[in-house]
Amino acid sequence: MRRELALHTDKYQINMMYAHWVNGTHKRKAVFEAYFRKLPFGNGFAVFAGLERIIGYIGSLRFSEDDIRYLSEQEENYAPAFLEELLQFHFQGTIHSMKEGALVFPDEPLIRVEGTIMEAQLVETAILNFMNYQTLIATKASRIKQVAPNDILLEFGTRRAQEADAAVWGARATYIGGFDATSNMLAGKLFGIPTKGTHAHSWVQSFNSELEAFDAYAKVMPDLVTLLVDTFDTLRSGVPNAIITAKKLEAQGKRMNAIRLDSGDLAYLSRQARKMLDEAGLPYVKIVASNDLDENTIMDLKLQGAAIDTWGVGTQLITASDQPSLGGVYKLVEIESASGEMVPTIKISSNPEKVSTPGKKDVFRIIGTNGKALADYISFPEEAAPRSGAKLKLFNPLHPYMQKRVDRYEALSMLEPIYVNGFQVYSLPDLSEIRRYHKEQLDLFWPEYLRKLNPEVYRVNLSQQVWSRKQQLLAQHMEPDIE
Ligand SMILES: Nc1ncnc2c1ncn2[C@@H]1O[C@H](COP(=O)(O)OP(=O)(O)OP(=O)(O)O)[C@@H](O)[C@H]1O
Ligand SMILES: O=P(O)(O)OC[C@H]1O[C@H](OP(=O)(O)OP(=O)(O)O)[C@H](O)[C@@H]1O
Ligand SMILES: O=C(O)c1cccnc1
Repeated sequence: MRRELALHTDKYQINMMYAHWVNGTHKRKAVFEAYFRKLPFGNGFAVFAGLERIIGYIGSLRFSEDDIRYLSEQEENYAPAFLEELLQFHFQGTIHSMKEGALVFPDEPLIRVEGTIMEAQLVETAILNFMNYQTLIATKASRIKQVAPNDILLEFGTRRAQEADAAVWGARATYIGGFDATSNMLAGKLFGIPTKGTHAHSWVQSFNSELEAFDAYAKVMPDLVTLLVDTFDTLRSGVPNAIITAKKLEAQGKRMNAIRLDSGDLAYLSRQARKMLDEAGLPYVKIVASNDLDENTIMDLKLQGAAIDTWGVGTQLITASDQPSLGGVYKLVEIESASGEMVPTIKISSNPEKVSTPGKKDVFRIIGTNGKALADYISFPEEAAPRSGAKLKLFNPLHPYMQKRVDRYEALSMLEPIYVNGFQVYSLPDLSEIRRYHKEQLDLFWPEYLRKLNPEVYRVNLSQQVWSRKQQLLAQHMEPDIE
C-alpha cells in the first residue's frame, strides 16, 4: 500500500512552506506536538496506533517530477526556485512517538516532531490522518475486547469501511487492539495478521438445498468447516442440517469447527443451537455470531447468557460508527527566534481546554509500588527526569485542587526516538510484539480505568515548570485592557 504521499497534505501547508521560504524563515527550527483533547466513545483510554504508516510515509517522503509539475500549475504561482528545493526535499528532522499499543490519554504529546518549520509543517496533515484514524480503530477494538476478553474476535468490516486504505490499516489497528483475525486477505498478507473466513448466504442459495450446500462445503474443506445456518430457518433447518453434515464429517474422523448465526435473536438462537448441538453429541462445535455487533450488543448478549464463542464484528468497528473521528491536533510548541534561541509558543483559546501547553515536552508514566499506573507526568527534557526517591508533585492544570505527592515509584519514559536528524533509529516490533505490549499496558491499569461505562478519569499531570511557563505565556498574551 506504499505510494507517493508527498502531496497527501493540505494546501495550506505548502502555502505556509512557500511563505516561509519567501520570507527567509523556512530553515527556522520548530517543535510540534500531536495530541488529542477528548477520549473517544466515552472510553477511559485510547490505544495509540499509526506509527508503521507514519514511518513508511516519512521514509519515502519525496516530491516526484510529476508532483512538482502539478504544483507549478497552481494559482499560487510558486517560484521555480522553491519548487526546485522541493524536488531535493527529504525529511531531516527528529521524531519521537508513543509505541503502538500504548494506552494514551488526552493532552499528552503522542508524537513530537522537531525540524525546520518547513518540513515539520509539511508532515502535519498525513501524521494526523494516520494517527487519528488508526488510534480511533485500535481504541474501538480494545473497547470491544474488554467486554469479551476470553472470546475469539474476528474483524469483518472491509465491505463497509471508508475505502481500501481504511479497511486494510483499520484491520491492522483492530489486531493491535486485541482482535484475533481479519477477513481481509490483503491485510493478512501485508501485516501477517491471521485470516479467517466462513461462507456467505450466496453459497447456500447457489445449491438446490441447504444440506447439499453444507455437504459440498464440508467436502472441500473438511478441517475448516463453519456453516452459516440462517439462510432459511435457523432452528428448523440450518442447525439440523449442520448437525447432519457434522455427523458425516465425524464418520470420516473429522470435526466440524462451528456454525455461524447472522440474524434474529442471537441470545435465544445461540442457546437453542448450543442445546441442539450438545444433544447431538457435538459439544466441540463452536458458535460464531455476526450482525451489526459492537461492544454494547456483545455485552448485552453475554448478559442474556448467549452461547457464543466467536464474534464477527464489521461495520461498527471499522467505521467507529458511534464516533467516526478522533480530534487529534498538531500544535507548534517551540520556534527558533531570529537570534537563534528556541522560544516556547502558546495558542490561546476562550475554551481553557483548547489552550496549548508551550515548550517541547516529555511524557512519563508513573507506576506505583503496586505495579499500577498512578498518573502520567509531563515535563521539559531539560528538567531532571522523575526517578524513584525524588518526590514528585502530581497535579493537573484543569483540576489544580487535586494534588498528590509520591516518592516511591517507577517512571516509564513513553516517547521513543523514531527518527533522529532524518535517520530512522527505531525498528518497528512485529505485530505480535505490539499486541503483547498493548496487553502489558492494560495490565498497568486498574479495571476502574478500563471499564466501558463511566470509567475513572486517569490524570495527565504537568511538572511545576511546565505549568509555570504556561501561566507566564498566558499572562503575557492576556494583558488585561486598561479602561
Ligand atoms: N438478544 C439480543 N439482544 C440485543 N440485541 C440483539 C439480540 N439479538 C440480536 N441483536 C442485535 O439486534 C440487531 C438486529 O438487527 P436487525 O433487525 O437488522 O437484524 P435481523 O432482522 O435479525 O437480521 P437481518 O436484517 O440481518 O436479516 C443487530 O444489531 C443484532 O446484533
Ligand atoms: O454486520 P457487520 O458487523 O458489518 O458484519 C459483517 C456482515 O457482513 C456480512 O453481511 P452482508 O454483507 O451479507 O450483509 P447483511 O448480513 O447485512 O445482509 C456478514 O454476514 C455480517 O452480517
Ligand atoms: O467470513 C465471514 O463469515 C465474513 C466475512 C466478511 C463479512 N462477513 C462475514
